Amino acid sequence: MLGNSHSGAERTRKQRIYAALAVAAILAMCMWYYSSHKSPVSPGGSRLTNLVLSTKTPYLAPNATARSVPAGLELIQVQHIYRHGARYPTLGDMAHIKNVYGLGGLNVPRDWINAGLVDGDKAALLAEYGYHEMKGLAQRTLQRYPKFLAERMRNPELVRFVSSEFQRSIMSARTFQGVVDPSNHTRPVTVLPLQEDTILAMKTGCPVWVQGKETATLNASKETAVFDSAHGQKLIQRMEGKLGAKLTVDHISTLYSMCGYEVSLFAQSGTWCTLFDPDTSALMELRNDIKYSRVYGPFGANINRKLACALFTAIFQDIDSALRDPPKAVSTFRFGHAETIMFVSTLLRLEDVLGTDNSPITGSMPFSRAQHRGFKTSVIAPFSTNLGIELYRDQRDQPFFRMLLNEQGVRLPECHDEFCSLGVLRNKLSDAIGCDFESVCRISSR
Ligand SMILES: O=P(O)(O)O[C@H]1[C@H](OP(=O)(O)O)[C@@H](OP(=O)(O)O)[C@H](O)[C@@H](O)[C@H]1OP(=O)(O)O
Repeated sequence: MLGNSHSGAERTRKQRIYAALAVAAILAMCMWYYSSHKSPVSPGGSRLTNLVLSTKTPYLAPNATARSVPAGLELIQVQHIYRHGARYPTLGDMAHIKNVYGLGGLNVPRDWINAGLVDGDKAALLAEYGYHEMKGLAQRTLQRYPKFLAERMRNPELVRFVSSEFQRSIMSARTFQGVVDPSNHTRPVTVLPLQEDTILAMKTGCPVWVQGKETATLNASKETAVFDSAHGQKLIQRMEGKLGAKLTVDHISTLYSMCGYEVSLFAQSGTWCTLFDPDTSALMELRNDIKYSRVYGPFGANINRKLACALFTAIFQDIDSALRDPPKAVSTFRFGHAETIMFVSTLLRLEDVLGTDNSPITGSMPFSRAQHRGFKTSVIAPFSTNLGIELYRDQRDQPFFRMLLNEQGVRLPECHDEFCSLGVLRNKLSDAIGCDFESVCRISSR
């Protein structure tokens, strides 16, 4: 009996071990499935993918807060410029996406065909995650300037919100304002009529830039052709093998933007993004930056380095009135577009701060060198990208500034520290401040 009972007890012990092992195996499989299929959802929060997504990159809250203000500096004014939050594709982009959806032989799971990306009624509108991004930015702004904003907003004239005349910017501004000023002390968002807008949607009102865009786009397409001859075949082989359809590199560029929209609008990285690995995404961003760096950036017409001059003139008008009467300083939050920030970055030559290799981005640029370029749209122009200028005075009443790019301090090459004498910035922008935008943009008759 003992033997039997012993063997019975042994059998029971083994059965319990096997059962425990089976449960552990099932748990492990569930955890694997979740980790490989989870669509990380955090609006404007944690990293959604390890891909770089050019101007379709979702806004990622910084890992750390900006440095605290050194003792002896008193904050007088803040001026921030934003691109709107994540938006639906423009009609132009939707046409490209429809073209991909209609490719013969396209062999993808049904749930990859997302009607939300081709719904004309939503074209270019601010998306739900765009609202979330703005709310997160506003909450962190309140945390960065807790007393300052509360005190200033007691006088509704001292904190302003300004937007370009596009729904995506207006709704970004109103969403941001609603969080920063829940008691509605401040005035309604000031919307700049497009025809008069020289500081946010400035490109449309600048004939020299519009005329130059054709040349910039032509130059970009020549360099893109060089890029495609170097990388296109490999990209096409990779993607055709996965999709089962005949593709061009332009199709792959659309697939890349679809990945960006899926992540930014739906926090979904398990569809079109599975076609890209980090290096391929960086290669596609490089292809985009050949264009953006010429149309809006440092490697296009000289006008690109001037188009933010009216904006900086307005910023310095506000800075100078703040220095004349600090308690009456007006702080302004301005909401525009990707090119608003790209023109600002180009005028400030931020590419020199953000990268170590700032030769013109060409189609034959080695990928290893390209990774060190300062002009990267996923850094400078993601959705909700923002640039801030904080104005301080020290105990001897000397003015200082700090520049923030996407909520992180930026030290200009001319400064020893990110908290820097205002005279350095004024001197750096001396050609821009006080510009006559109309004459800068006028096409000369000669
Ligand atoms: O994501 P980007 O900077 O390319 O977006 C552009 C728009 O270009 P698109 O998305 O269509 O490639 C551009 O639209 P377009 O119809 O003028 O080409 C728009 O004018 C420009 O402001 C950017 O849009 P944003 O998202 O408002 O920055």
